[in-house]
Amino acid sequence: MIEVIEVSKSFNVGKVNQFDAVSRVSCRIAPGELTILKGPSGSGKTTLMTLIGCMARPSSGRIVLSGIGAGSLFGQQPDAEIEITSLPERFLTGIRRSAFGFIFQQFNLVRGISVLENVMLPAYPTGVNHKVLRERALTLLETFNIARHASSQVGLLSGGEMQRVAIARALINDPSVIIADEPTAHLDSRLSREFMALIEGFKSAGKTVLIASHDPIVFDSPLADQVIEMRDGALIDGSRP
Ligand SMILES: Nc1ncnc2c1ncn2[C@@H]1O[C@H](COP(=O)(O)OP(=O)(O)OP(=O)(O)O)[C@@H](O)[C@H]1O
Repeated sequence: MIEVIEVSKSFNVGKVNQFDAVSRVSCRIAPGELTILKGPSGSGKTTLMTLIGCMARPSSGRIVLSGIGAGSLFGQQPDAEIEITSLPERFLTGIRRSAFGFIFQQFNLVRGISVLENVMLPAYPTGVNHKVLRERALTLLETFNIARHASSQVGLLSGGEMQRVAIARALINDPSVIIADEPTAHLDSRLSREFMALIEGFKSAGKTVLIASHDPIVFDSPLADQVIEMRDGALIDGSRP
């Protein structure tokens, strides 16, 4: 369970250009479910996801994670409740690495290294044996039908192929939560539907999925368990539970 309690995030605090990107947002994201964050550009979806994914800290409010295996980082039961907002940076980094997999709008693949190396990259800091890691990355590339490009440079791939590499990379540390920011923004309708089919597979595997999107193929999908709508940094009442 991810519990977001009265969370706000302001930028440029105390300056003339202070901006409240997220304002007193509360929501619950249940394990194994697909939650969609919907809303126009600039409504605060990405900001909220960076807070949930331990990439940034809220200005106020609390985020509590439980049942996602993060407890073992603290010598507690894996599924123990962890309040992430007050944690020192090194713990946030540990949770981000072990519990979350990220798929970004621009895919954020590293040019100049191979597809296989891109997929392996997020696992290097975990110290997993290189051979084991390589096998795991190859298996993921096979799962997403892209293994033949393992040694290609990412710059040579099509948009759909890049996205599948980005998905494989998000899964390399076997996260329990997948966070995707506008994952279909650069895909045509067919590839967007294929992406949703992959999401169905994540759900079947018991993963919790959070997607920010203003694409109807995503937010109108019958796979969505919860659609949370944002505007001007706040939640709109009547979001579809
Ligand atoms: N580091 C920052 N400093 C100042 N303002 C920021 C910062 N990050 C985000 N913002 C502002 O916060 C608002 C919310 O941005 P955010 O990226 O969360 O929206 P979004 O709903 O994800 O939009 P999009 O769909 O275009 O990605 C925007 O007006 C943005 O300019």
